[in-house]
Amino acid sequence: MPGSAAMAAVGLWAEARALLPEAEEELSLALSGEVDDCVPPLLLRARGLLYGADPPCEAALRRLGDVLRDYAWEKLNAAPWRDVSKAWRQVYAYGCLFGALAEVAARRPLAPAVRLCDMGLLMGASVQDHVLARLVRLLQAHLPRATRCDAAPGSAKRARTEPPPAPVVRPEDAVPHERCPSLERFRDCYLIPQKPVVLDGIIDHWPCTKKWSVDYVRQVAGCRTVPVELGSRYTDEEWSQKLMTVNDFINHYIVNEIPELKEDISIPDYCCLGEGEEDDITINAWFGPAGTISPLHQDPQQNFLAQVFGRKYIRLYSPQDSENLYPHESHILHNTSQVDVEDPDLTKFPNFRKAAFQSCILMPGQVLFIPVKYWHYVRSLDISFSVSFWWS
Ligand SMILES: O=C(O)CCC(=O)C(=O)O
Ligand SMILES: [Fe+2]
Repeated sequence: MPGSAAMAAVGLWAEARALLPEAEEELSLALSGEVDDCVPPLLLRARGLLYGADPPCEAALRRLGDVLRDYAWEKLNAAPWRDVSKAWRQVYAYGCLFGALAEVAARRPLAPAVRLCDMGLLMGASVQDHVLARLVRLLQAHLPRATRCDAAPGSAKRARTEPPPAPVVRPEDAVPHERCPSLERFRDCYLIPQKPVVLDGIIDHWPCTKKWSVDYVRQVAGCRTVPVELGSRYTDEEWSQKLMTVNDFINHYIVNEIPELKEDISIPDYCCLGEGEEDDITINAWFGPAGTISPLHQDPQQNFLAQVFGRKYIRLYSPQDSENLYPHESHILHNTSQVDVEDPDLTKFPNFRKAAFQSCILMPGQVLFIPVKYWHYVRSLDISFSVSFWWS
């Protein structure tokens, strides 16, 4: 029924519009720094369109969005990221917002609007009470199911590679295991002396997720744009990062067969032993094919690395051995060792043989405690999904 589709589109515009403040001046367009003089009038014109005719002139709104994004994009790329002013990232976010709203007002298919929101979220800075995150959530709820679960292309072949043999972990090098130690025991035996440990049984209660599978990931996130790391390890010349949709990532880089996840995630109780707030815990998901390597590196926080599916081979070196690990000299990689730990060049890095290590094969359901600054090398032995919690 064409009538009902049109009604839905009008309804969506009204819902999207309702994410903005009621009064025009409340959409403040405030920027946290200086920008070129030509920019504020463009922002004001776009805001005027949103608060003028309802629905707005989508062509004019779209053009303003394009101009703001193009202009800001130049600035985002003109300097190292840390030197890019937040104001330009805010301008970019507004450009994405106006572009996405123009798509909605024009009742066009929603995938480009979702992409614009994601680009704004990834490259822009938060504006107007996280309006891009709120908008993309709304758009996703309205995406037709067929778009949400975009199937893998029929011709896609399964990349069936034999899993590499698991490395041997010698008992004398093995990271010790503990089953659900008490908070006191974890604190006294591992956290305070800063000793790694594999924790068994502590994520068994993670709820539900029979639902987590490739199909589920496609359904909830298929057309969202995410940064994807391409290449076995980030120290390789040919390693790069690319923005792509989750569907494209799964279609191109992940085989079709992923075992269902058994558990949802929650923050391990042991994190309460830290001094930081729960909100300051950084949670990262690591999802990738077999053979992905995180070169030997250290991080500035305590870490619980929880294995959800697939296995990971992990080597650990104490921070006291740093001088035998040959960190890169460049500032950007100073937390990363130059040594390929599974095939070290001992002529170039002779002291590496002096460094003592512990290792483990982290299995689904296990959590590894990696003390702050502890060096870790990780190679996935299967398609793997892990979640890490960085805490202090
Ligand atoms: O699992 C990986 O590949 C890397 C994990 C890691 O480095 C971390 O959690 O800090
Ligand atoms: Fe790490």
